[in-house]
Amino acid sequence: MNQIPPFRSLSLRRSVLSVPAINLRALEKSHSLDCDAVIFDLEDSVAPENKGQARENLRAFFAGPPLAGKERVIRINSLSSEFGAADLDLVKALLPDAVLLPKVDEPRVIAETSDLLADAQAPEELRIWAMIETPRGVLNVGAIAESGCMPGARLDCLVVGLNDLRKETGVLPQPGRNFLAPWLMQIILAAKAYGLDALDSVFNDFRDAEGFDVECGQGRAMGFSGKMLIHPSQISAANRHFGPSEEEIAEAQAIISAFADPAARGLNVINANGRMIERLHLVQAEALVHKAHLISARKPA
Ligand SMILES: CC(C)(COP(=O)(O)OP(=O)(O)OC[C@H]1O[C@@H](n2cnc3c(N)ncnc32)[C@H](O)[C@@H]1OP(=O)(O)O)[C@@H](O)C(=O)NCCC(=O)NCCSC(=O)C[C@H](O)C(=O)O
Ligand SMILES: [Mg+2]
Repeated sequence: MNQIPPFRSLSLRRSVLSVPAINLRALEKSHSLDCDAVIFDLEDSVAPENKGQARENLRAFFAGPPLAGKERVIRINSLSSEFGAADLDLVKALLPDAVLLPKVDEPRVIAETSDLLADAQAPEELRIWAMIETPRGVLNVGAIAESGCMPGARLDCLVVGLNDLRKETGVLPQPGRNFLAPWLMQIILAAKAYGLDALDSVFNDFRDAEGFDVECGQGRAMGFSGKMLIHPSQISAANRHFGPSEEEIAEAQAIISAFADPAARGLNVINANGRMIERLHLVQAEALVHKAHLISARKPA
């Protein structure tokens, strides 16, 4: 088996906003929004007759002021579609932080895209994100995630697409996502097994703040790193749910202090007020505090 790549930089991906590349107002607005990443969408939010104009909009946008402090991701159309090749040419020209591939249902797609980017001498920093949103994508998600560990592969993040998955499977959009939970957990497990981030699906009813809150809480509890969003009104709740709370930061700092105490030297397990903590909890605590630092260091939008 291939080695899992070294620990990747802990990118903040709590709130990942999709912006239709055809919508100039939304593109402009993305500068002022407090999300961690923006997905510039050339796929399903752009009508076939507008794909060319959407690419032109992105060329102009990338030539303008940089999108400070946010990851820039371009979602292209499938490489097997009539639009895919021109979209990928645009990615090679604009060099965003990542290209998001829709409807990935087998590992071959990751390998082929990695090769195309390497052939174009795109810098290694240009990563691949993969949408898992088809029945075969879910069935093959372990192999897809593993393909990210092959030499030269650029896979960095899996993004769930429940609109497509519901369409393909007939699972109804019900609160609690009971029938989807096994598939969501399978995707998260595959991502974690190979050192990738997993992002939860969009929530369509952007005026339903309460329902969104519940779904963010569920996504965080499941182990997602963040959520793909469709509307600016969803950003602050996603940042809150997927970022560490004050209590979690205080608890992590207490664990770090407990292990820094000379009395803990040589111990792998200690009693913290009636609760067992091990060095594995120290690793978790350090990662959480690191994430908290990244959040406070982020430039305000
Ligand atoms: C859903 C929307 C079409 C609603 O847009 P609109 O009617 O303009 O909403 P509002 O009037 O409430 O907007 C208020 C202001 O916010 C700006 N806005 C809205 N959405 C965005 C956005 N995504 N990014 C940036 N700015 C945005 C409006 O311009 C208004 O600004 P102002 O003029 O200053 O008041 C719209 O929200 C939208 O198009 N959302 C994104 C849709 C999208 O990207 N779809 C593709 C991703 S979904 C997906 O991937 C599904 C997945 O594949 C799956 O299978 O599940
Ligand atoms: Mg989709």
